[in-house]
Amino acid sequence: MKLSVLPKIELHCHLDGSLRPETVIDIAKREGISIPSFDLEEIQRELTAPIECESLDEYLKKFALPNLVMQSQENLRRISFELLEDAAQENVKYMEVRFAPLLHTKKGLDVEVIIQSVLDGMKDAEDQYDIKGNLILSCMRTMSVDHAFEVVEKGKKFLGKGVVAIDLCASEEEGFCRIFEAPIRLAKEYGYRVTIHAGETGIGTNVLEAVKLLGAERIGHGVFIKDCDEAYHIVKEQQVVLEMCPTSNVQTKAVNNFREHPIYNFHKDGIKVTINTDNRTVSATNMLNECNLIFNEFNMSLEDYKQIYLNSVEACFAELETKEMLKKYI
Ligand SMILES: O=c1[nH]cnc2c1ncn2[C@H]1C[C@H](O)[C@@H](CO)O1
Ligand SMILES: [Zn+2]
Repeated sequence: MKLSVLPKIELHCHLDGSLRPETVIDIAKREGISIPSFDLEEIQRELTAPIECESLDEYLKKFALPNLVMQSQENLRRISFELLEDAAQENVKYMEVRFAPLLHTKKGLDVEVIIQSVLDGMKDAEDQYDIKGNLILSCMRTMSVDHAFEVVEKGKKFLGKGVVAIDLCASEEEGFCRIFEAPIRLAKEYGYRVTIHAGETGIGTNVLEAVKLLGAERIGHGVFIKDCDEAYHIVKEQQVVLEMCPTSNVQTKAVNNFREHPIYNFHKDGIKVTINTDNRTVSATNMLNECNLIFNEFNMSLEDYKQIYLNSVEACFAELETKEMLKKYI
């Protein structure tokens, strides 16, 4: 099966994990930002987490470098444009980009300006390529609940204008959902859709709580429902969609290798899975690579591909018109 020609949808991709190394070097040179090297291979290595990473926390260290060049309107716009440009080359027709606006205030940018800059970059790419994008605002679990409220409030005016959902990300502790119940509830009231990173580091109960306490419609990763019957059951019964990211899951040691990835068993058991990159640069991957890895590993068919593509269509936070358009591609 030639996956490269098939239409693709990506629902889980972090902006700050998906920068072109060339762009990091170019911005750093022009703005006099100190980075470890100006050598392309060296920077590529600095931006990419090793496949034999120790843990999610080690993986997350790779986000410090890109953050240095993501502190101006112009750079945020450029980086967002380039991400959609790269995705369009892989036949990605629709993409939900996520990022944490509060990470980009280090040089004094206003949170609304930060969000608008990313939306502008995505729009630039939409005008030029056959791709459509929406934006998910991530709240860092390492920051306070007040910070999560700030993201929800400041992002509110962009609902219906490119921002579609709220997310919780970063290091995963047991029971984090209970801490962030209030801001996520408010986000829902405002009209944000909800996707939550959970079950990425061995704690299946976090998925259960993300669904029950936070009303998550989608789960980022969700690998560890495999070890938690209650979480597995609720995800299956309520058709909560899993945004799975195979390479990232191997890197963070959620699974030991691709063969052990539960995506195929979940899919065969009727759980709604989707395939995503998580981070194109930090995981040194793209949509074609993730699809190839999984389809080769599990000998999956075109029918499987269509089902997973349609899962992404159903689960995406786009308007009906976009969903109809996406269905026509397959
Ligand atoms: O896979 C992930 N799990 C939890 N947090 C993540 C993952 N990939 C990226 N992040 C964090 C690091 C980024 O700085 C932040 C916002 O995109 O999201
Ligand atoms: Zn993620």
